[in-house]
Amino acid sequence: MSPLAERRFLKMHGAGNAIVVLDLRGSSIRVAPAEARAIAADAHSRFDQLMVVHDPVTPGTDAFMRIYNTDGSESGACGNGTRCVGYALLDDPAMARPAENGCLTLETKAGLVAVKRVTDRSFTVDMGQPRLRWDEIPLAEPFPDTRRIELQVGPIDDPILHSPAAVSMGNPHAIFFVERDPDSYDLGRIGPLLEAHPIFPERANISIAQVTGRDTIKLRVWERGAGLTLACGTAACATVVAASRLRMIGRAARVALPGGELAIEWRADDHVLMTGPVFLEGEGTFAPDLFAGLDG
Ligand SMILES: N[C@H](CCC[C@H](N)C(=O)O)C(=O)O
Repeated sequence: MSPLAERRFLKMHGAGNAIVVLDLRGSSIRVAPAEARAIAADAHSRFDQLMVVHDPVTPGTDAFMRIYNTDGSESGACGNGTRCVGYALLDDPAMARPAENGCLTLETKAGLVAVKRVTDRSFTVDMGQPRLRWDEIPLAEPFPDTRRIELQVGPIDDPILHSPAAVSMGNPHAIFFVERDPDSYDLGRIGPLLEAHPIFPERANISIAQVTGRDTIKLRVWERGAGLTLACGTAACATVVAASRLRMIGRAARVALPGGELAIEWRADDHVLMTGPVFLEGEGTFAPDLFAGLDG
């Protein structure tokens, strides 16, 4: 039987992004991609991202987080999920432990992030620094200027979308800036084509953004490994960085997503701060038969 059977999880969302938090500290259990897919497929534990909390690896950090998408692939960053982990490790009766001045330092495959409570249902995450060089995104070609890369959707002489910005927040993002309402684009059709485009050797999260004011942006996201979601924190961060680099905004903006609003600031020290809500839907335990017959 899978060691995950009967393990307790929290079912949450961050601005509508469906998150499951699983605390595996104190154990050597690792979640296999097939197990992540099984959890995502179950109505009680469906997620856009599964946040698995492990014992700290680097001294001075509070935990190591592994982040799984619906398809079982792993990501180096998840903004909405990190806020939910902040809630879990600071406030959940079973998961919470004392934290230095209410702030947690969490490590992921992509580096360190820090999360702290703002109010009982709002958290701020220091998402670290954006990666802006072509080989850090990564891209398959050496674009010297990642503010606009050569990529278009539709006929070459009249593209539907073109020249996206490329930014990594520990995971790859392509952001198309448009004049029209992002809802007028069929991202459900366009997204999967671009997610797997050869220019993105690690695939990419695909965003369509409309700058609606000096500090307001409307955003729609097709997520790598998860599809259309109601919110994506790293995409919101990447979009503010990209818009700022293109002088479309200053260094901060409120980003409106279908599931809610995120406040993003690209600080002068190059760190990107994201503030947003968390919502606890409930908790559960994984039924033993959820993992029956998995291929691992
Ligand atoms: N929804 C997440 C992003 C997950 C990123 C994942 N889709 C990937 O990069 O593989 C967020 O709030 O930042």
